[in-house]
Amino acid sequence: MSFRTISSKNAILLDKELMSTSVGFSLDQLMELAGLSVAESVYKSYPPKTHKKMLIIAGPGNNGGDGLVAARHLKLFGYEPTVYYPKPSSSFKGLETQLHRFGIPIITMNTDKIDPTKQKFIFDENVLRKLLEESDGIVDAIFGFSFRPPLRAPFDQILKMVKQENEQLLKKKLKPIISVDLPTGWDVDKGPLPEYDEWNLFPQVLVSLTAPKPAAVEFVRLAHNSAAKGRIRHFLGGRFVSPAFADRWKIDVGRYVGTEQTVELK
Ligand SMILES: NC(=O)C1=CN([C@@H]2O[C@H](COP(=O)(O)OP(=O)(O)OC[C@H]3O[C@@H](n4cnc5c(N)ncnc54)[C@H](OP(=O)(O)O)[C@@H]3O)[C@@H](O)[C@H]2O)[C@H](O)CC1
Ligand SMILES: [K+]
Repeated sequence: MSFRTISSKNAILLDKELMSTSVGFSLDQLMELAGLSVAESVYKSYPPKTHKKMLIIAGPGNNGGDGLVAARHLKLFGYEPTVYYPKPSSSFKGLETQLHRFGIPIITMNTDKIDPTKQKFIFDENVLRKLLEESDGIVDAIFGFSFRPPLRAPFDQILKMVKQENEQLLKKKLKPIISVDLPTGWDVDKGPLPEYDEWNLFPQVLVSLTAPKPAAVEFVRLAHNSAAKGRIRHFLGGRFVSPAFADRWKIDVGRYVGTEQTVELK
């Protein structure tokens, strides 16, 4: 294993610089490429022939936005994606509209379950359980590099349940988790924290975006020392930095081949 990492603090600064006037990207552009690389990594790991029904769990920030984009590409790649999106962001209305147009179901705030005084999302475990049971795989696009533990509601309940269901379902059939940028719930710089074990997921696939975060080193290390050895995969995606830009931030550009948007790190 040899790859350079970027800390949570620098990942946020790098992201800002990509969208500054001196570099010139828009969030939409970056998210489109990030989401496309996630979908491509899913395809390389679990093709639609064996894992047609993908459940994308999208969080309220840009990690969730990557998940919404990935869902659209997965549909175009031959999957039947469903999106579970508990706290929709007003910034991504366009992405939601696209999903509706593509006929991709989005499970979001359940209006008859919203407390009318607080407009709060009320977690219904039966809804999530059914979605988990019906899926062949889960894309974890809940939180990325801006996550700071501990998890707050409703995501604490959601994560706990995904972890429990996944452990049970794993016994019957492989139901992989593919995490976008970071396994949700892990500390970006330290990896899974023992005090939060109830929601420490262990994904089968990690798709690091732009550059792996220090938690990715833990992901590879823990997998290497466990029964999962040889069965986990780590991809790099988000193919949008030039060699000069990467040099300045002391990250690797990624050995992408041809037109690929994602490259496996070994
Ligand atoms: N350059 C790139 O690589 C790009 C990566 N992209 C993706 O963007 C995410 C980072 O997105 P960001 O919006 O900064 O952050 P997150 O999606 O990780 O999370 C922000 C939301 O999470 C809430 N939050 C944070 N901690 C908790 C917690 N403990 N419990 C519950 N909720 C939490 C936070 O809420 P606040 O109230 O705290 O604001 C936000 O709502 C990166 O990882 C990539 O996936 C981009 O697509 C483009 C470029
Ligand atoms: K994630």
